[in-house]
Amino acid sequence: MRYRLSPSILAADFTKLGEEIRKTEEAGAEYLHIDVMDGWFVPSISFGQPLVTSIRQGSRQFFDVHLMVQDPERYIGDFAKAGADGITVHAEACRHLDRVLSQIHEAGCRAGVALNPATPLSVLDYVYQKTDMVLIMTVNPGFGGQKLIPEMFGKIRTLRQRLDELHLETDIEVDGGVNRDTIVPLLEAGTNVCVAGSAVFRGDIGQNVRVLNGVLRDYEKRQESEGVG
Ligand SMILES: O=C(CO)[C@H](O)[C@H](O)COP(=O)(O)O
Repeated sequence: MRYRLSPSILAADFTKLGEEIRKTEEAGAEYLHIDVMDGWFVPSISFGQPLVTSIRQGSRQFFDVHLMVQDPERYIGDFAKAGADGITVHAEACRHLDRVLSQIHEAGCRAGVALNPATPLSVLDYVYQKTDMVLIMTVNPGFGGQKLIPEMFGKIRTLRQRLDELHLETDIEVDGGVNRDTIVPLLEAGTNVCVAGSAVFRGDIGQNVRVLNGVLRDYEKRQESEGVG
């Protein structure tokens, strides 16, 4: 299993966005997390597809687009065209989740399903085969800089067990409150893709990416040496 860091540009300084993204890429972040908020599904409004089109020109990272948007089927084609590599939609925001996942695949992207903290894993029961990544929100979505909700460790553990029972190598991504203190317990619970906003963009961006990526590489090596994954 590959372990990846996905820096969330929500915490970047937008006056230097291109430069800050470049720093994450140069320091070794293969993914970039792009939070799209509509002011309806979540209280905040962030940015839309024109921004994705623009930053796509300066980055070769995997664009991990997280749509915190009601009825996201309206925007899948636009974000795919703008340069998304993966599109994650909220189960709570879709009237027809199964259909939306097919739509993401038809647009040529990897399909993710995000679950708010209070949403049970059972909503995934009939879409596991169509889901490339499950995003477990470890905070209530809408704002960066929040504290991780500890009950989410059990949710991640249960999800990884369920995926193992189904012989699926689906990615588990976590988003919210990921930092140097919480990252290892999150990996031990079963996470393999870590979104980090404040922990990357506050302070020395390159150094933050190297430290967090170093933790992921050490964990990956340990898993390999123990013959896991
Ligand atoms: O999805 C988000 C908010 O809804 C952000 O990506 C998330 O909160 C990351 O921020 P931080 O790492 O600062 O907690």
